[in-house]
Amino acid sequence: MHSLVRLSDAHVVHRARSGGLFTRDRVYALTGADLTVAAGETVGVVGESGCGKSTLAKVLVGVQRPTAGTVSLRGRDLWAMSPAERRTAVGAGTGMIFQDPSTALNHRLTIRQILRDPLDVHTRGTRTQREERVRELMSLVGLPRALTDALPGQLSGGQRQRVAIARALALDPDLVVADEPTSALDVSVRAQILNLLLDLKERLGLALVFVSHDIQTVRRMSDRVITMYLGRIVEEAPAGGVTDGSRHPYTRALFSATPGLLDPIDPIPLVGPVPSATRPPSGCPFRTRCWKADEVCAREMPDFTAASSPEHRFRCHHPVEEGEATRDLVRQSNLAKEP
Ligand SMILES: Nc1ncnc2c1ncn2[C@@H]1O[C@H](COP(=O)(O)OP(=O)(O)OP(=O)(O)O)[C@@H](O)[C@H]1O
Repeated sequence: MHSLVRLSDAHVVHRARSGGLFTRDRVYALTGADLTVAAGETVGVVGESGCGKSTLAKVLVGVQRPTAGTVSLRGRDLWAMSPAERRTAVGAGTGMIFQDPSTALNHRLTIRQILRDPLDVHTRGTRTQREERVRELMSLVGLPRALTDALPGQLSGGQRQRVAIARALALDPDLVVADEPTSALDVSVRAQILNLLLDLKERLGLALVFVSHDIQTVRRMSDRVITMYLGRIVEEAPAGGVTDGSRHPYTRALFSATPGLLDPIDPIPLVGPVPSATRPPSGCPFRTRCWKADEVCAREMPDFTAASSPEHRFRCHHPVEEGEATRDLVRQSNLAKEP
């Protein structure tokens, strides 16, 4: 398949916010990420809060410059381009939808102005053609024409997210990254927005990167699921078999805690908090919470191992085996840890 965007060994390191202006503490938000997104596919990204999902999303659409590593958009190194070239490449090729449309939209601009802005900045067509495109975009996302001159504050949350989606599509990108696009919305409108995204993806042949805490939704939306832990991609698996087919203990634990799965697996408690991203553990970052960890895990970060299908790979020294009695092993390990 044709690769749209590719991350190679991408790292993002921030100065820690909590340590004050002169802190030497660093936050390892993204570490050694390799990922390819192909035309037309949907990649879901899951993981606990703070594991680097948003950072990965922002790196993919050129909003965040990686501290090290490369981002290639249609085969061209994004950060080797001049700023003007990069703006054009990112603006025309990618769109981003954020979590909260209330903060993502400028409240002083009308819907028409919000949707025209990217068309004006990238001088797309004549004035008349841009007006026509605004109408087209509104109908694409199911917004009534009567709202053209409304302000975001006059719209419902769902309508505002429709505007944000239309804006992301304004320049006809082939990659859209949606970072928790429904988590700020009422439960009643979430399904409508997800269905709209799926419908647009089909109609426009978009590639979609979908970041969410909601594992059920990620599974429903995605072709492939990426699991992240403490800034690292630890598993990549086809969405269909990710519950009972996952090999990384962390993916297993995450999915086992998801209520209402059609294919539930033995519940595996995630013991203890996620370690600090300022001082990640040596070796495998999940080892401090893993029931299978031993001294090898403390020493070495495992490389990716290919699983049974080419789309499935994981980073673990002691992956979960098929038919493994996970529940008993976890119980034994937790008993052993008790004082
Ligand atoms: N600008 C920044 N300065 C310092 N630390 C940051 C900055 N942006 C993100 N971080 C830290 O980087 C890590 C990864 O953050 P990120 O927002 O990518 O995680 P996330 O998985 O999207 O979390 P959530 O699900 O809560 O949105 C976190 O520890 C976060 O606190």
